[in-house]
Amino acid sequence: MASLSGLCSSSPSLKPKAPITTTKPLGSIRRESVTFPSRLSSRSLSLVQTQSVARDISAELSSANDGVLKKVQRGLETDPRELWKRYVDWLYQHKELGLYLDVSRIGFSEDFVAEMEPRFQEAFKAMEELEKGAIANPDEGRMVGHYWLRNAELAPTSFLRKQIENTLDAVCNFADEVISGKIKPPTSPEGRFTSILSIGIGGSALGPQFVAEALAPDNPPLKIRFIDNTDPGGIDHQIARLGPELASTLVIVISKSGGTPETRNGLLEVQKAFRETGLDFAKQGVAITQENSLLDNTARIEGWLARFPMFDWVGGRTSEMSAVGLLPAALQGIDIREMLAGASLMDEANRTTVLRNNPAALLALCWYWASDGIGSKDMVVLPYKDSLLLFSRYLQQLVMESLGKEFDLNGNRVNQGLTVYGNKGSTDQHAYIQQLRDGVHNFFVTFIEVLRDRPPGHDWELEPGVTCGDYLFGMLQGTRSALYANNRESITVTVQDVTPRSVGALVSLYERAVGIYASLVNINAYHQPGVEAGKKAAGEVLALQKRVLQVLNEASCKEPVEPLTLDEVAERCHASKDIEMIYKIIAHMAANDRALIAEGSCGSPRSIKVFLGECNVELYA
Ligand SMILES: O=P(O)(O)OC[C@H]1O[C@H](O)[C@H](O)[C@@H](O)[C@@H]1O
Repeated sequence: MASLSGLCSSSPSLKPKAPITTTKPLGSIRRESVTFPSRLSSRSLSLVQTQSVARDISAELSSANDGVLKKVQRGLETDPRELWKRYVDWLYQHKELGLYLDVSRIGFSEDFVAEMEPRFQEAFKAMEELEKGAIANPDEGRMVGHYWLRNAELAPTSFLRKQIENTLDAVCNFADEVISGKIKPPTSPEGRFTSILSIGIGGSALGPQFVAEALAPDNPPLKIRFIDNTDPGGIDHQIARLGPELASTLVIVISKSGGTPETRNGLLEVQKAFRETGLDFAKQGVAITQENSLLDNTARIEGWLARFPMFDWVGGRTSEMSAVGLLPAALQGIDIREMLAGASLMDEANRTTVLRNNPAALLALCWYWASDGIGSKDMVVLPYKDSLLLFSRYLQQLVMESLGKEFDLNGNRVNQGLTVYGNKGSTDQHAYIQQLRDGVHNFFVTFIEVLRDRPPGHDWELEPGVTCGDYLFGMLQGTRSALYANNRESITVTVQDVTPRSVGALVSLYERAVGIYASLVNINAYHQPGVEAGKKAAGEVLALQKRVLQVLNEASCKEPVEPLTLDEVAERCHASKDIEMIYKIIAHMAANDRALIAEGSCGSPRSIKVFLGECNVELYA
């Protein structure tokens, strides 16, 4: 049986060779303490006025930081020679990965770095303890082990090591056997699986979606589609686009908790489609979830094709290197061992306690400086590469669900966070870069630069000496310069090409930067209490809907029909304070033919005639 070449072959161990890193790749320019003359544009207020305004702002910020490091006054270097020195002095290069990190366009001072040094050392220590198996998620009493997924030997026990290794082997073997046709659907003209339908949401979707967009070949062994919401229209659309191919579709249901409503609804809708097509879902269903979760037990009892474990010490937003990300990727012909190797090499690089040589720490330093350690500026993520389009959506969850917290670890209300948005360049230059360049200064940019434009030998000059890729390169550099010229800061992460290895490295880089930054601002990056609040409120709406339906049905079945006012419905639901929600519930039902709204005096909330099935109930305030 042909196995995927290289995909899951017994490649060398994932243990990284010591990567060669240097912060001084371009000659031995002596590092000088770079000063930042506060040069201000001639258009601004007079220097005196501006400085006093800046002092006020600075004072405000430092008081807002409540004892957090005193913010030094900000001024960006503009002298090209000095900027070049800064670029060289601070450039981080991971030679083996071919990944560079340029932080020279973030205006932190040497003093600032020196003041932050002790806190970085604490953060490095906390990260070391985390990797050794400390309870780094104290609110949930859990370890945080996503780094162990790419180097199982780091896991604190042999049991965990075996779990990680066995799961990776199981993923590889299963993917090989599906692609080779050894595992196939019961009834399909092609005699093999041709598609994947992934059902999951949040961390059970965003990583697989990002990686599919970034790395899936043009003609993958299995094409992937996603149902990542409980929108019936979206579900219908995906099922309709599959059409008869449903018979050769592998349905992967991903949910760490095994109980997320949106995912469960997607599963039930797809199982209905299978029933209506006369297909046996169990023969084409795969579950990726925690052992003994509701989903795991369902899959086991119903005899689904396969089940893969998720571990409680891997969070949804850091699960791309677990079966959650690895199985969909492997089924698309993506070399997952290369993805793991890239992440492992970047992990290793981020274990140094020398700030300047630690790319994740450099990112955290920039985030802290640029957003004053309180999220005062948003992070605009701009990959200048179509295939990295979903990187910012992936980072939205990784960064904002980790850092967006109400309380710090000491119980102080901090309302922390770092807002992430962006799509891709140069496309976004034709959407919102105008505001970034000239408008409200509430952001810093992270450019993701990919040096390789096309595979070797495929380039083409659309004008003498110029290719499409040159334009893309020029647009990135031009935007970076234009923003900086107007005092807008930016970071540039450069990779040679979009490969499993570089994608793995990017995932690792940002996972670690979030962890280090969380230490700097003293919050738990690994729980998500705010999400529970939303889930609970949704449950309450559905419970109220059931009560409303019951009241309306009772009223509509009386002879003659008993007209009720909205207040009376609310009263009978014992929910008088929820009258607005009751109106919305009825309006939603009516809009979906589960109740017909015949125009009352004006169809306003004050006079609604609701037909429930054959009866009608006149509701008016
Ligand atoms: O994987 P599941 O348990 O279905 O959870 C899916 C998502 O649900 C919530 O939104 C959590 O905040 C996310 O971190 C998680 O990724």
